[in-house]
Amino acid sequence: TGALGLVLGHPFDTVKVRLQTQTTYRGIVDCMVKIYRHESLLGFFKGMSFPIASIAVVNSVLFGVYSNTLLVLTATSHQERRAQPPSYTHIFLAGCTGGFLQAYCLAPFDLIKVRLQNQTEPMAQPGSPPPHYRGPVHCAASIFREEGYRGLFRGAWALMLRDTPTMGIYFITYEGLCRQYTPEGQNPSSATVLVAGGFAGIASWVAATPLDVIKSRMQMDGLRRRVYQGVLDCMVSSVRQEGLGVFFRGVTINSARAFPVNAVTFLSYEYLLRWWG
Ligand SMILES: C[N+](C)(C)CCCC[C@H](N)C(=O)O
Repeated sequence: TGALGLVLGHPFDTVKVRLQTQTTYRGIVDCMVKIYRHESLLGFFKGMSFPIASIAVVNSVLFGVYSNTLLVLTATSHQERRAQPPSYTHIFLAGCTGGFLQAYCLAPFDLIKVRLQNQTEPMAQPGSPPPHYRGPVHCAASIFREEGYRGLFRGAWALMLRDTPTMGIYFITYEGLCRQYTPEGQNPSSATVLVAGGFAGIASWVAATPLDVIKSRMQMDGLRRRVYQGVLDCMVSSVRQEGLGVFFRGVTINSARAFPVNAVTFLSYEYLLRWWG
């Protein structure tokens, strides 16, 4: 189910990435129309295979580190936790730890996703010049060849800065909403989990958007020549050229994606927790 949510959410993600890194689109609708005209429906699904292949690993790291950190911080097991709920400080710290470690696993996969999503050539059209990257594996190999091993971690620093605090927000929002709508000592219902998960996705993504824009721009940097000296330089020059609004590029479409994707993510997390105890 995690993968299905990802597939349905991917077209929104592609539009978000394009709006964040390219200046040729006037807005969501303009971007969608142009992608559809030049690249057909397939254009929306560029760069999807690596996220699907890596989602299981990345989410296991996130949720595994989160629940183990919580275990260490609170010294209670999952069963005891309904009776003695952990404090929000502990939830936040555990979320940050999970976010920090998953960022390193996510970085190379996310980089390749973004590079492929930004290729505007129509796929497989005889006669037209081929795109720079022919697919995910070719993309990874080319980055390694052209930019070195460290090239595969381009934007990783911005990604880590994006995810560490906002994964704290993610779990706090989720737990807070679950507690609000669940009678004391009981497990939250599936409906509660879906709604709390959806809003956790939106809240954390809204907070993450400024650094998400910078992250995407850092990842596209170096493809032709290096423009930015680092995260701070990227922030300053983006704001100088496009104003403060640049920090909220793609926030609307990303929120629309975040609700269903994260509703499903938390539902599977809760089910797994109950199976394992
Ligand atoms: C922390 N941050 C907001 C960046 C992400 C939170 C949700 C991550 C989820 N895999 C998704 O793709 O929506």
